[in-house]
Parts: sequence; structure tokens; C-alpha cells
Amino acid sequence: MAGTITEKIFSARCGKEVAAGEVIMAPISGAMIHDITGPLAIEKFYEMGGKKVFDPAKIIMLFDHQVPADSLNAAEIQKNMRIFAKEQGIHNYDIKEGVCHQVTLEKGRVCPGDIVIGSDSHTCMYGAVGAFATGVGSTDMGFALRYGCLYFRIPESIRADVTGKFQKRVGAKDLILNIIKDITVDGATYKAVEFTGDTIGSLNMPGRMTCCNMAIEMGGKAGIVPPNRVTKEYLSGRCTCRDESLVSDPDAVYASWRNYDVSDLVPQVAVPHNVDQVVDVTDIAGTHVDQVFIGSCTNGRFEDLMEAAEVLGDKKFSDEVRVLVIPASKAEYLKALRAGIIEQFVEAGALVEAPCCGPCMGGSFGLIASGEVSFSTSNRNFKGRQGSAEGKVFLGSAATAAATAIYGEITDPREVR
Ligand SMILES: CC(C)[C@H](C(=O)O)[C@@H](O)C(=O)O
Ligand code: SF4
Repeated sequence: MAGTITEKIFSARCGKEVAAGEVIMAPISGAMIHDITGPLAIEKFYEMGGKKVFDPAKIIMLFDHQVPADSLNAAEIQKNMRIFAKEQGIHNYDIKEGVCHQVTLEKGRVCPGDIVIGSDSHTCMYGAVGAFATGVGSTDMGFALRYGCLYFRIPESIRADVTGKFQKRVGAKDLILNIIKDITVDGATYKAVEFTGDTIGSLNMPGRMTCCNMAIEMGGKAGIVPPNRVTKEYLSGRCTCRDESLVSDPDAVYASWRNYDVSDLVPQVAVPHNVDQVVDVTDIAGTHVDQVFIGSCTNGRFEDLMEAAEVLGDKKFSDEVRVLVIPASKAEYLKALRAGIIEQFVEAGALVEAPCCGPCMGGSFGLIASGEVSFSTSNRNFKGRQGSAEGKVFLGSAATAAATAIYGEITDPREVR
């Protein structure tokens, strides 16, 4: 029977042919928990009579949302999770490595063909390496920690086929915002969004991560890119690939098939307060901003920081804007440091913070006040997402964020010389 890459992953891992719509108990190759949702999952694990986790080597633990502990409550939570990790023999990356999704991929904890869960909605980012990855609630996570498997309804897939060459200073973030505009915030509910086509085949890993990361912003159960040589190169030295030739059959059945050509795509911006409210940057150029955040699991990688640095050049950021730069992980931070661009950001007036989620979710530092406007490279612009519910959040690429930070108003990065 012809299958999508998602159906094929489930068939291979479950040892029998399965198709979209079927409910099946599938083994888990990895499970990620962090400082916000980890405690509840651990509580559920014990409630279900758990004593020892199914396989400590398959559990990924780290703290990233409220680090270093920004309240007594956060400190207590992290203390208790450290104790759990020690008791169970789980390697805990603690506060040292960065944002959960970036670290999980970087450390080679996900391989093509894997089924991985995380107690965080952006777990779908791991589809960038050709795995099936999805965010689950704490009860599911508690169950999986104990038994190493979980019930899934195998999702149907939406195929997003992308062709064309990006214009200068236009990239993966603009593409995914444009796709979300088309599919809408609930248009992919419970579907796997499969990104294919020449543009995706040649897209670098950071770009693939950005696209898969935001599959959930269309309601997607997962985002996935068929692995190819780019994937292989990224994974070399990180993990032993199980199946890097994984690809959907030509006659696989899709819920829908969408075609995108990026040749004429201009920088895209999601305007308040929904991720599918997407416009061309030119439509809102000139909008005043108070804060610019360059970071998060969506766009806090070295390539994003380089993109911002390239737009910045020897200019300074506007005195009217607070610019926060937060690399997504220690490894990305080190690359940026060694490339000299951290110094460039600091000289230009930015505040560079250690790797963590930062203001992305509004749960820690860097909040905006009522009436203030944030321009952010992250993935959500819901009301109150980065502080006051009377504030506004715009989303875009690192290039657009840098251009905006230079002028203190939303700016088309293609206009910056
Ligand atoms: C805290 C966590 C549960 C949440 C998520 O699931 O995505 C957060 O990471 C976010 O981005 O909103
Ligand atoms: S960086 Fe933002 S989107 Fe990513 S895990 Fe942290 S809070 Fe969630």
C-alpha cells in the first residue's frame, strides 16, 4: 500500500502496515521534558504507579523557559526535577545548553524515522530531520515515561510543495509565515504537514527547523521534511541514521496538496494577534516598535544571527528600541561569539542574553508594557504573549527584525544598505 512518510514511519516502528486514521500504540524513540511541563508529567508518572522510567537514555531533560530560575517557584521546580533525574539516571542538560528543541536536535537525540514526543507544542520542530515528532500533554508524557509507548491516531498529511529561489533577505521564516497565511491557524488541525519540493530539498537545516517548528501554528500534529543529503550532513557525528532514504510514495494519499513558489515572495510579517494574519512587510513598514527580540527555537540559530548581523553592518540600533538577542543554544552562541557578531550586536546597543526562551512566551524576563510593541523572530503573537495583553507582537525573520531595530519602526530588510 502506498504511504506518506508519516504512515511509513509508523508502519516501520510498529512492525505492521498502518494508514492514516488508525489508532495504534507505538514505541517512542525519545521523550523531551522541560522546566514548565516536566513537573506535571513526573506527577502523572507517579500517579500511574511509575517507579522506574522505561529507558533513561531515551529521556531528554533540560530547563529553558525560566532560567536561570527567575522566581522561588522556578527554583523549587528545577530542584525537584534535578532530584528526579538523579534518581532515574536521566541525563539532565539543566540550564546549560539552551532551548529544548534546539538542544534536542543538536545533541543528536532525534534521527530520521524516529517517533519522538515532547511536552511542548513546538516538538514538531524535530520533523526537520525526517522524524515524526509531536507535542503531548502531561498525562500522555507521564504514561510514555513509564511505558515507552503511546497511543496515536496516525494523521493524514498535507503536502506543501515549494519551488523557486528566494530573493535576497527573504527566507524560511517568510515562507512559513506565507504558508500559515494560506493554510490558516487551524487549517492543518491534526495533520502532518509535509514540506517537499526543490526549495525544501536545498534548504539548510536551520531553515527546515523554522518551517517544522511552526507547523503547530496551523494546528499541525507534526511538520516533516523528507531526509536527504542536507540531513545526512547535519546528522553526521550526531546520530546514526536509521533511514535517511525515507520518502513518501508517489501515489500516497494526501488530505490536500498545496504549491508555493518563493521567487516573488517578499519579507512577511504576522501582525497582532494571530499567526495567520500575515502581510507583506511593505504593507506595514513604518509601524513604531519598542522592543525587538531576536531569538527562540524558531529563529535563534547562528544563521539567523548572521542574517541580522549582515543587515546591521556597522550601523547602530535605534536608541528608541530595546534590542534583545538570545541565541537558541550554547553551541549557537559560541559560533556567534567566534564569528565576532556578538560584539557587533553589543556595540550596536543590543542586550545579549544567555541561551534560553527569554521573552518568547512572556513567562520570564523582557516583557512589554501596555501599549508597547514588540517585533519578534519567535512563533506566536497571541494577545499577552510577551507581557501586557494591551501590548502588540509582530513576527518576522531575523533580517526584518534587525532592519526594524535599526530604524525603530518596521522596516523592509531589502531597503537597508
Ligand atoms: C511552556 C510550553 C508548554 C509552551 C508550549 O507548549 O509551546 C511554550 O514553549 C510555548 O512556546 O508556548
Ligand atoms: S523559545 Fe518560545 S516557542 Fe520555543 S520552546 Fe521556548 S517558549 Fe516555546
